[in-house]
Amino acid sequence: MIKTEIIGNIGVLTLARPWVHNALNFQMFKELKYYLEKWREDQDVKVIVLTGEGESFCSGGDLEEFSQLSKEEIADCFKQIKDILLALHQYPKPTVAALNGTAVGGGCELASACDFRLAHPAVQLGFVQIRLGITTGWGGANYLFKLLSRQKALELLLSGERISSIEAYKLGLIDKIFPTEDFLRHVLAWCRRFACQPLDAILLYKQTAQQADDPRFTLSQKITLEVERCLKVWGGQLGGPSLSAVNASFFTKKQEKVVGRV
Ligand SMILES: CC[C@H](C(=O)O)C(=O)SCCNC(=O)CCNC(=O)[C@H](O)C(C)(C)COP(=O)(O)OP(=O)(O)OC[C@H]1O[C@@H](n2cnc3c(N)ncnc32)[C@H](O)[C@@H]1OP(=O)(O)O
Repeated sequence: MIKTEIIGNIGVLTLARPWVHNALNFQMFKELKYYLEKWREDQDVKVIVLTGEGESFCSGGDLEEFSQLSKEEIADCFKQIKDILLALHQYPKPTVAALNGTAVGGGCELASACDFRLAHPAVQLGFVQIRLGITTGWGGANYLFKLLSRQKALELLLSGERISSIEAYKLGLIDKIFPTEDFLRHVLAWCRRFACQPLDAILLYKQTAQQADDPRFTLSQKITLEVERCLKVWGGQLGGPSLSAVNASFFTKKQEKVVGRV
């Protein structure tokens, strides 16, 4: 129910239950967890893309399946799902929700847990939970409050209204709008700008990003750690290019330019 593919260092996870608009059942969460863990250490995967098959990105939790669970089972299920979304939010590699179509309910929670959200003009988004008499059950409101101002996030959550991707872009919820035609091709080209970079540097920037909003560190401590990270890659401690290799590459390029000028 989750299809996977690695395309040029980009791991693509496709929610594949299009007959129910990719409603997430428990089996899909298990698969999502499995692949996120598998790709965490995979040197070939530098960026993760989450997308959906068919006309929707995701219609949220599978209401059919969830309605058959007892209150205790639902509590256990939601606990496991919120842990998976948190792991996605804290993932060491960049994560991208490629909204190929409608995202509602838990579908918006899933997208909000990612680093980036890309969409096309026909996409609709809605934190519709309140219209079912419930609230976000997987941590999605907290991710939304990190992305939008308090009042804009509250407006979306309290109204349960669906908005277009263009409106969501204006709010800052969507980072980029691509044409509907060949949407995934545009997404992959956008992601390739990150995926072509050295993995060590990608991982270190993600660490710096995670730390940026961690209140346990002062700004001065965060900056010290940022500089230490740079020195690690500079010295080649992570298996990246060493100081001399960085210099060599710089001077080789410089020399090539000079030769080219003659
Ligand atoms: C569970 C908690 C969780 C959380 O956030 O914590 C949530 O996600 S709550 C929110 C749950 N999601 C919804 O309320 C969305 C429900 N679906 C829709 O609004 C629409 O289906 C939509 C907009 C996605 C597509 O509308 P459209 O008219 O194009 O299609 P249909 O409504 O006819 O749907 C076709 C088919 O899919 C089944 N379906 C859709 N969504 C779900 C779902 N979330 N769970 C289970 N099944 C779903 C729908 O019942 C139809 O089935 P069929 O047997 O063909 O009648």
